Amino acid sequence: MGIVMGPNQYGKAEVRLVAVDRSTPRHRIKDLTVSSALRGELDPAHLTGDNSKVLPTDTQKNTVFAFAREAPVGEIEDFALRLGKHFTSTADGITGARILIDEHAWERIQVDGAGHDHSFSRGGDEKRTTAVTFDGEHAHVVSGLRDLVVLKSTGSEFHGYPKDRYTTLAETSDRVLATAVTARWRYSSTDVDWAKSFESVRARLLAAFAETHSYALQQTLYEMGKAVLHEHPEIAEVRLSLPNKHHFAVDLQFCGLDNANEVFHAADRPYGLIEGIVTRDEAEPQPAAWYSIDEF
Ligand SMILES: O=c1[nH]c(=O)c2[nH]c(=O)[nH]c2[nH]1
Repeated sequence: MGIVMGPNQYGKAEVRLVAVDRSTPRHRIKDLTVSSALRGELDPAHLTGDNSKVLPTDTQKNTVFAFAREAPVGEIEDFALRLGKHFTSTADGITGARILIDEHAWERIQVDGAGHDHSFSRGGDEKRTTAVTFDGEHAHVVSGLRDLVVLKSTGSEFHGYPKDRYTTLAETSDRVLATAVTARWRYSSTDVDWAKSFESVRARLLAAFAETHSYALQQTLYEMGKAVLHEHPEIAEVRLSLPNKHHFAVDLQFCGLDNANEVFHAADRPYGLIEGIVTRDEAEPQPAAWYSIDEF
């Protein structure tokens, strides 16, 4: 029985880059977490310790900072495309690259009703994301968002499920539905107005969550993905990972009180995890675009 080296990639994970655009007195901030991963002629490195094709992860990290200095960072998709193109076209033996970027939001501090020029507050946990993959000739762009926490206080039911001797869950025709949305969507080209597309997809996801009368989070997931594909011809598929953030109505009979769906215990774990891919039937699958992306 032989032993061989299988697929591999390597790079610098989670470079924390903050770039301040000081070109006008009204500063702008880009706060990013950037990970690079390279592939190519790396068997010798693994098999014999020959590092002649191993562009150090330290150099990869330096490149991220230098690129932010040499030109404005711009949209995360464009920054990732620039980095990926650089690594695959300049590093000897490197034929593939994956650049992951999470963008952390900052909002201007409001002073006397106006946004301050150079003072900011963190805009919550939500992150805008991109995963750009250079796969030989092609660049795939998968953009998305993480930790978009949403809740609806009615308009959600869950019943009709099979019961067995282990079932205790009561059927309900009115419950709280809450989740922290992770969504990633694959573009079919790189000729896209990234910021405009992102804002519109986010709005479609939120509207579908709000407007779907839900019989299960699975059904809401499909409606959210469908709403995006309906509005966005530039997107081929949407992948969603939706933790069901359970809200259990508390039984208050112990002190003689009823509870008409007003008082809940927000349990943080365990949680149901509902995941799925919504795709156009004519879309050609591109597994390389998704390789080793965390949730999928
Ligand atoms: O929307 C839901 N989907 C499930 O699959 C499920 N399972 C469960 O216990 N509660 C729920 N809710």
